[in-house]
Amino acid sequence: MTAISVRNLSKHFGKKRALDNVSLEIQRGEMVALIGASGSGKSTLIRHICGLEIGQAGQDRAGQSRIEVLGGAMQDGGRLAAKARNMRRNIGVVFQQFNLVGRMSVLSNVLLGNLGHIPGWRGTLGLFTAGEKQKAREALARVGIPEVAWQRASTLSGGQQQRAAIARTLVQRSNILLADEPIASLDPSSARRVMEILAAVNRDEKITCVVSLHQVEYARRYCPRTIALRDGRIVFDGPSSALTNQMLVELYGDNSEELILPDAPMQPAKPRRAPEPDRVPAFA
Ligand SMILES: Nc1ncnc2c1ncn2[C@@H]1O[C@H](COP(=O)(O)OP(=O)(O)OP(=O)(O)O)[C@@H](O)[C@H]1O
Repeated sequence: MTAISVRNLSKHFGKKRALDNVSLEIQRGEMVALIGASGSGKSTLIRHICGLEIGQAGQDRAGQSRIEVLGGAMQDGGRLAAKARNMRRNIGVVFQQFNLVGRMSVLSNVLLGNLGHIPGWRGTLGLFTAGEKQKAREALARVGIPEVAWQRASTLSGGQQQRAAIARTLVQRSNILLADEPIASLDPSSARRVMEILAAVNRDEKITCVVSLHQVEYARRYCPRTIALRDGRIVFDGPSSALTNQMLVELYGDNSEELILPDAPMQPAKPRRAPEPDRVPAFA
């Protein structure tokens, strides 16, 4: 079943064409990297898929623009679908930063994943059931940080914050996880840990993951498929292992430097199976 379908999507910001007639399909259970140099349109595409931006109507070019998520229209012909708000429940989003409410405890932040599933008044008053709290603790354990549940979110390291944000998407019970540069500001070991957790969540919970990344090495290691954008257009869509450094140089010229780690080999390494996270039980 198709998880995400994007057809003829273009987006202009003033004279800037951020997305140029993008079409793609992502099947349920896939783990896909979105790569591209700075300004290539990765965040803009992710924001459209989760209904935070509306594309151009699209009739001027190939056809009417449309985004479907799990078979339902999220936007069509430059209009947000009436059901978009409901559909967002099914989409967990992790951003590069500003993921958590810093003054709240980590557990409270994770509990916010319940908001789409409970009456508004309960969410406003922060009234969560014992069962919901238990699930939130399990989610924190799943991402390997059960011990920080009662800390203020602002005291967490960058990697821990991203892991807590992933835990919140588990509580949300989303079928799709969109991660917009989740490792951009992390040190290499925290970045690997976050990618391992995303890969484990994709593998074990069968959550479809789309991860935008700056460095292609992470795409090759953790994502079987890569979609590469340049100036708002898809310039590669295929197995990550096929995306050699040489190909990146051909696609991006000088800008390829920001996509290739300085000590990366010219040929991609064999993709590795992501190790198990700290704690084993899959989140139910
Ligand atoms: N709200 C906005 N208003 C004006 N221009 C925008 C807006 N959002 C994005 N853009 C422009 O659209 C283009 C694509 O931006 P986008 O953030 O999607 O790129 P990106 O690939 O995610 O880049 P980065 O890796 O630096 O985050 C850029 O030229 C950017 O300046």
